Amino acid sequence: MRIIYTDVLVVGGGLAGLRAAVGARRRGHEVIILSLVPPKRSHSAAAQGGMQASLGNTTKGAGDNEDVHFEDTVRGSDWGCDQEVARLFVHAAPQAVRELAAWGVPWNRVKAGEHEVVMDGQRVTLCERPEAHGLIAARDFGGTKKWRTCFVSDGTGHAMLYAVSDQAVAESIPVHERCEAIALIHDAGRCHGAIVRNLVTGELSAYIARATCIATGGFGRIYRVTSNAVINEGIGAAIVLESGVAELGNMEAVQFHPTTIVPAGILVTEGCRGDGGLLRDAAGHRFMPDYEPEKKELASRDVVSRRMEEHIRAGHGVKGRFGEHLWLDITLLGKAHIDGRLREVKEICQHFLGIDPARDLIPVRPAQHYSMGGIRTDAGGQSTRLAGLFACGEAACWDLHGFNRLGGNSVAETVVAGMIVGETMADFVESSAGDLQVSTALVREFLEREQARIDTLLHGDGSENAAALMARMQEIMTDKVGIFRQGDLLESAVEELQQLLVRSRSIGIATRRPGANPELVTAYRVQKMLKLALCVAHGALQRTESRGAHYREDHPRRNDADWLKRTLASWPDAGQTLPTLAYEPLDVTRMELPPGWRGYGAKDAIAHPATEARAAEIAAIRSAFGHADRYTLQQALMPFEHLVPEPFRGRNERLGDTP
Ligand SMILES: Cc1cc2nc3c(=O)[nH]c(=O)nc-3n(C[C@H](O)[C@H](O)[C@H](O)COP(=O)(O)OP(=O)(O)OC[C@H]3O[C@@H](n4cnc5c(N)ncnc54)[C@H](O)[C@@H]3O)c2cc1C
Repeated sequence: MRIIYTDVLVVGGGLAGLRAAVGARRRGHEVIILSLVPPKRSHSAAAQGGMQASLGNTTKGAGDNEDVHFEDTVRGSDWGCDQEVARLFVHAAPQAVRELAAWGVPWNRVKAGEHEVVMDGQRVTLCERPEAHGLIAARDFGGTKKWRTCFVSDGTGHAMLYAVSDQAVAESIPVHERCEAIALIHDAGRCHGAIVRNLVTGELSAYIARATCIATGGFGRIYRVTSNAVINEGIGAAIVLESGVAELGNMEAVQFHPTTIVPAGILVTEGCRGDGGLLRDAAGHRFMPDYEPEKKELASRDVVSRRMEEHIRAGHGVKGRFGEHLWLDITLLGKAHIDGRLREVKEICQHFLGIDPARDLIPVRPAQHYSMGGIRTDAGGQSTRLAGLFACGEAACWDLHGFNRLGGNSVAETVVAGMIVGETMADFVESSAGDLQVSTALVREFLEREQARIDTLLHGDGSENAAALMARMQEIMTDKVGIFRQGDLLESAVEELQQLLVRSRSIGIATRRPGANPELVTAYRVQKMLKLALCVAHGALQRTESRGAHYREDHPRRNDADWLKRTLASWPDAGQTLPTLAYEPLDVTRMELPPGWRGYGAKDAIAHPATEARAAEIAAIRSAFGHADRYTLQQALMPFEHLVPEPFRGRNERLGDTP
């Protein structure tokens, strides 16, 4: 029995896991990172467009601050997020972007003086302030009032991941690569670590830790058409679900990005539209202003994706060999801009479409992109059900994004949540709650159970084909649990997914090698992924309203009266074929920004009974604190500072702040 002990086990070597690991290590704790791939190959490297932080350095960002970023995020989430977490996040994001600068991220910088940009289809001259020269620049992104997205050309995630990974190397944090966590070890409401499979040798080991952090990214690969990489299969979230104790939050909240190229599904960044790119139909008509006169192409992603699909349904799509699509037009940005700021987009277009985006239109259609749902945690990143279990990044439902994430808020979340979880894990390890309380017998039990499962797949007499089950699951999710959802289609999706889950218990594989064996890996992963798919589909079926990215054609209104609550999914009995759903209400009486219209998209929500009273209360607080500074006013509206770990408490400074 191979047992490895550590203070902190971080499962996942992407931006979130690495940043959390660095934080815990700097507090003096022993940390091990596990990753399917070398950390610098993690999916964070694919992030193109940028990271939101309210620095307010550029002319179009002037006047930005935490309050504006907070409002954008809450509106973007369609009031589905945890507003205290959103406050915590917008407060720490500027610190995170500056920390990354100190760690070597070569952020694009402001150049004083005049420069030309494209806005709303027109060339416009902007003038940057001399005092901002050399400070971190920002570009426009969807759903934001200010230009707030800090960027490194269109290779932002790559630059961030390399910098944070280098910090982990500098801290001598061991990374156990090509190792996959396949189960949590837990008892009596306490997580003790994970059972880990070496993907090369097939050997199972037990990693025992005082604190275990799941930072395994999103689960986009439960869909057929997705911008996510092949390693985004959600196994971290699935093993938390399989604990039978810890919960996943808002799994039905799945984001579809407006612009992935057809047919490959590879993303071209929102930065294309942020920098002035337009969406056109088969006739070359720019259609978004017809639907969204205010934000046009830069409404939030859920809204733009729906409008695009509506436009295709109305007969305006371009008919191509691979189905219908629309056009993304960045020709008006010019070659120099594309070569400098949209280099990856240019290369993607050249390699996967054989076109030059400085001259040609890009065929695009929405595809699955981001998992707002995930492992439910509190504001400190700890599971609300299993002590010692933490989660951060896309794997978590912290819950910053509610039912729709704003572009640029995800890589920002990875590093901010990583900063916070690094501290809370260190606090936990230093407290008596963090003492190791695990028996060898328990570890043996978990190891033997996982080995038996693998042995059944390798040597059992099952006849089901894992790859076929996976492909069918992905079809169902794309066809029936996509951008537009309907009760009858969701019902049939849930029914068939349940059948697939039952069948997945009788998988047989041809390659019986215990070590490197892709067929075996597909077999045990599809069993887990089907449970995630069922959480998404069943959650979507039960939620009879439309909120953010969850759009029910048969229930098109947002219904705050009945649905201002977070879905919690658990799987208490391994034999069940549906998740157990529970709901956690969002408390309107404590919200800083009570529910209202987002500023784009539908206007006709069904109000929560407490909204009016809370809005009146807020108006009264605002008038009572009319002369106070914005920090004092904010504290009166919704205090959150108790949630900020001590090292991150300081206020952010900006150009033009009055002392
Ligand atoms: C094409 C694309 C472009 C994007 N652009 C932007 C953008 O411009 N701005 C923005 O804010 N967001 C963007 N996003 C979203 C953002 O990149 C991700 O949400 C974020 O990087 C996720 O980081 P993470 O650390 O949570 O997970 P990841 O970077 O996905 O890392 C997950 C890690 O977990 C490991 N792992 C997984 N399962 C296991 C297991 N069972 N055992 C051990 N290790 C495991 C993997 O090896 C990997 O190291 C984009 C996403 C895509 C797909």
